[in-house]
Amino acid sequence: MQHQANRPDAGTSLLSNAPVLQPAADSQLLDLQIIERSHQRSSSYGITRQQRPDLDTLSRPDLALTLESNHALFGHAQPVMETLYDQIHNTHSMVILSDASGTILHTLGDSDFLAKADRVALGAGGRWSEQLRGTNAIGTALFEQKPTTVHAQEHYLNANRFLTCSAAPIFDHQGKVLGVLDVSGECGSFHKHTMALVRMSAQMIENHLLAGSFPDCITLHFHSRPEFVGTLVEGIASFTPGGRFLAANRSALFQLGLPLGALQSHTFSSLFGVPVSMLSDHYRKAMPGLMELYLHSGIQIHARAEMRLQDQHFQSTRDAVAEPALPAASQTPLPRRITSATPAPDLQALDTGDAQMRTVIDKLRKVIGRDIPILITGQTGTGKEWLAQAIHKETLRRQPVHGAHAGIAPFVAVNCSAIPEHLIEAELFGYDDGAFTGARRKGAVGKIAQAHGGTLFLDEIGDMPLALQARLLRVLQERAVMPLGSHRLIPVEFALVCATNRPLREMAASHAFREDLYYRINGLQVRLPALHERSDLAQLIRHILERESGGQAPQLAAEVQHLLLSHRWPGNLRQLSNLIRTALAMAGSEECITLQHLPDDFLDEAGALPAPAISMPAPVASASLSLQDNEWSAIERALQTHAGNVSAAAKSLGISRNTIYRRIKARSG
Ligand SMILES: Nc1ncnc2c1ncn2[C@@H]1O[C@H](COP(=O)(O)OP(=O)(O)OP(=O)(O)O)[C@@H](O)[C@H]1O
Repeated sequence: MQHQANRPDAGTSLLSNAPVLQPAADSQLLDLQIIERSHQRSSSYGITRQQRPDLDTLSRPDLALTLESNHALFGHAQPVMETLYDQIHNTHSMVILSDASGTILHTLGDSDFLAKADRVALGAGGRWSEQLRGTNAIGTALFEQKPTTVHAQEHYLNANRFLTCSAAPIFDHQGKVLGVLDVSGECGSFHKHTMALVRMSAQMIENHLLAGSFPDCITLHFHSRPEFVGTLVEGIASFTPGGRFLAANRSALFQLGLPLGALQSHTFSSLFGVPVSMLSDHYRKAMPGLMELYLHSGIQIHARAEMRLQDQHFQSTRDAVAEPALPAASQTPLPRRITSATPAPDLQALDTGDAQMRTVIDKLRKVIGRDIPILITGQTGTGKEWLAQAIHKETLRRQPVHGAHAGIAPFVAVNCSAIPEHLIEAELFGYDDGAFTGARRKGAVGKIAQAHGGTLFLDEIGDMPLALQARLLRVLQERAVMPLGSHRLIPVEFALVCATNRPLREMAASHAFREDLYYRINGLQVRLPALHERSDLAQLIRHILERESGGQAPQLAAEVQHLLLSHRWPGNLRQLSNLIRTALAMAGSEECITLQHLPDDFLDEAGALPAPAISMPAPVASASLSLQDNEWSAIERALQTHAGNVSAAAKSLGISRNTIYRRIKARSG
């Protein structure tokens, strides 16, 4: 690799106090202005160039808590960091992930450089905000919310001038900065392509985070050029199963030509001019291929849809829509766990007044920290994974952090039903270098070993293949794991929490699940009640509203309150919390959530879909025909006026979008 700085004059012009900037390309000039502004800020913080950097790092428990509160970012960034490191290793550099405050969460690097970096606390727990360190890539990228390179002398503190660092902020789907990805190295090893790699990797993390943000959703991957679908530049937009817009990546915003705020009031059909149900029709075909859709601008896009539908309520759609194979670019060697965007609360916060829940929590409090495996049962969406995370937090609080993971007490979740059978063994047990063809060169640490010192959560344990159940049992008995292709036994220590919504005892009796494993994982069994069995529904609704609105919850109209309290909630807490999230997005800044803010599919399910405002008189066939024609002309005119935007047309006519779709369907045959 040839190393060459792309702004060699930056240091001299800015830092020798000579105010003359060398002629430079526009982007370089902007970069220099960023550095100049940052230097001014650094001096206003009262930092001097000669001062020793703050070498204090977070204590182990504090770092563990910081990791815990950033677990979604950390989980999605880790595999991307490994890939990035593969490309830069042996260049005296390292890959760094920080949180939104500039605290370093994780690093991967060349050992010679890691030792040097350690001297300026450029390692896990080190704090690199601009306020503490002056100009530096992590802190300055956070301040500017832009990719930023800080090279050698551009660092404010003399102590940091041996570094060259390229950092890109990582944003969530609402545009909030979650953290920073950075590559730092010795200043002599600067390479102008590093920033491009970092930006692409940050984008990849954002895409992974977006894809994992909503447990129940339809995600559309699209681009105007079919060959770009499945690549880093594809647009990604998520919709509820009923078709309401949820979130999009930057490429999607660009292609759709709308800012995020404006998209919140859109639906699949208002954006693409066809109902979301057309996806089912498309994937019913034997060889579905990419779909062709049209944006309002008339531009044709090519798309594939991914369904992640978990509630029983959506079973029919899931059955109808076969998930197409992932294109190569988005295939990861091991599936990622799906994490909720909102961090789970602690045990205390789960007690919202229901007697069954209180009993569950009381029982758990008695066994946590006593090496008793916990088995959580309950229908889908009742909060089993959330409870497992709360158990982990409680365990952390009670126990001193220990183990080989240098102060990180991880919560490692494995969804046994989501992983293809041929991958689950490698996923759980890990593998050694060259264990099998196609494996990553350096081998991989399995989930069991990753959980060392923390909690291993085996979700849907009832779906674990029988052969693996025997291996898992051995790990639990021997407290050691042997990676594939290895003869080494790695000692492991973790708290075990398993979950299932299948009848494990019956399965054990019929030999569909190993009886010895059943008894091994079943130290304490707790059952989470279905939502309709709980007596604290009103409190839960209020809590979720508060949480999802950041403490600025709107009121609920009386009819909405009534509907929510009387609903049976087949998708349990997941369905409730998704519904509230959607209603909040639809209500925007309005002070009250009314029926019109609830998705049609929910109103349909609850039997409360508003009656169309245009009523059709039944009597004489000819009169009815002309009325229908009049109505159709009005709909056509409104659609034309609003450039095919069904929502806007429906609003202007005072009828529901469903009415328009029904009429379109009736006209087309
Ligand atoms: N106590 C709670 N309060 C509010 N919302 C909750 C609570 N527990 C869970 N949720 C919501 O429900 C969603 C689903 O929860 P979780 O993944 O824990 O369910 P689960 O029982 O593990 O589901 P599955 O069996 O389908 O894996 C969460 O992402 C969260 O939005």
